[in-house]
Amino acid sequence: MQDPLHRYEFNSNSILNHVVEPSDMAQFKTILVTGGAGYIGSHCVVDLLETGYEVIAIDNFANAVGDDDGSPALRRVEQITGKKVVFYRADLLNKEQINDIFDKHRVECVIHFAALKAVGESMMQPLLYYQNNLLGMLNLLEVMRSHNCFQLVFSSSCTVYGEPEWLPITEVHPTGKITNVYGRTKYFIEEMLKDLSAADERWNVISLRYFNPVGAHPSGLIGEDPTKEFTNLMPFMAQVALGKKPALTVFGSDYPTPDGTGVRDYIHVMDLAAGHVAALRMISEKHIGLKVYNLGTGRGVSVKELVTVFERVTGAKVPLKYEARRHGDITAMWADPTLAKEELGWTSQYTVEEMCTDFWRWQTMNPDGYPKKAMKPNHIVNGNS
Ligand SMILES: O=c1ccn([C@@H]2O[C@H](COP(=O)(O)OP(=O)(O)O[C@H]3O[C@H](CO)[C@@H](O)[C@H](O)[C@H]3O)[C@@H](O)[C@H]2O)c(=O)[nH]1
Repeated sequence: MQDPLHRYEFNSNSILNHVVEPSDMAQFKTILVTGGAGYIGSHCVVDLLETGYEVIAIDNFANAVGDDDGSPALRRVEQITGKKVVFYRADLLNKEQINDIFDKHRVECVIHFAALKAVGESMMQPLLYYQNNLLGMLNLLEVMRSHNCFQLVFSSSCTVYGEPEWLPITEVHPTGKITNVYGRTKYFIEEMLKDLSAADERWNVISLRYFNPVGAHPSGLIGEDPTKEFTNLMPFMAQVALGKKPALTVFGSDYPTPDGTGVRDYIHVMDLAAGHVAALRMISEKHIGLKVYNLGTGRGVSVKELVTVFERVTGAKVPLKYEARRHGDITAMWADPTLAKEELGWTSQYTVEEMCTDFWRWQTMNPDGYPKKAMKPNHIVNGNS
């Protein structure tokens, strides 16, 4: 068994300031992670285990690879950390299943990642998104309340801000003027959480608004492997660099930005994971009701800039073709992460170079993603060993 204060020391170029201080050892012990087999969820589980928490992860494999033995991503997490993850294949729409898990384990806090997240799909299937994301959240909150668990970290998004009225975006920026259904589900849930914490002071909730998560664990063992068609820039760029797709389409080169392409705040997924550990520490230490924090680096990077850095650090070529702006895309968005720094003691550590290097390591070590095995349709997996 590993020393709980151990941190990965291999690849010291990529890991910065990731040493666990004794004060990280929170008072909570058992954390339920919904969507734990997914991209951000699995990276967060690594950090939770290494900080000393016990993790119960659930996932319905809607957008994560699964098999009859559980989650290949979480088996890799166990390999990285030398610790066990209890895993259930479970669906938040099945309240009974969730109830059973809470009956079985004394969950002290929930980190809720599980959600459908494809913007285009959400416009074509709004009911699917409202049912899955909103009803799933409602079921989870009800089960939590019935088991006296009132601690929650919610996975929100900078999409709740819509087209920015100012930059960098601070948490007081208005929310709600959103142009897609997926984003509205995040916004509606934040509103729901506001009402809930106002009505019942037992709730202690942090909503983390992520900017654009990219990168992978520096070991190259876990990374992003969506089971659905993906449209995000970094995974698409990596597919082009691997020769699996002929060219990267740059959507819009006439934006009012320095090089004409869209600007975003890309953030390493391990920095996001650290943000969740910081949020857990905060809600384990004090009663805050509901708080909202941006998780971004504070730096805007254009599409062209990201491609240039990616080509430089990986040595791979990414042929480009230019097309019109993508419908619904905003021009530029980056965070003011000051509040998270001041109140959570969290700042991003990884550079854009490291985001590209780590993503590329995952892609080249796993060109087809996780190993895929057949899975029986309704097989309930209990345990991940
Ligand atoms: O093939 C591609 C893909 C993307 N882009 C551009 O790259 C930038 C980033 O795009 P993408 O990676 O798709 O992220 P966003 O559109 O910023 O959306 C992300 O960030 C949103 C928050 O703003 C979240 O709501 C979404 O879930 C998440 O995918 C944008 O300027 C796109 O126009 C391209 O030029 N070509």
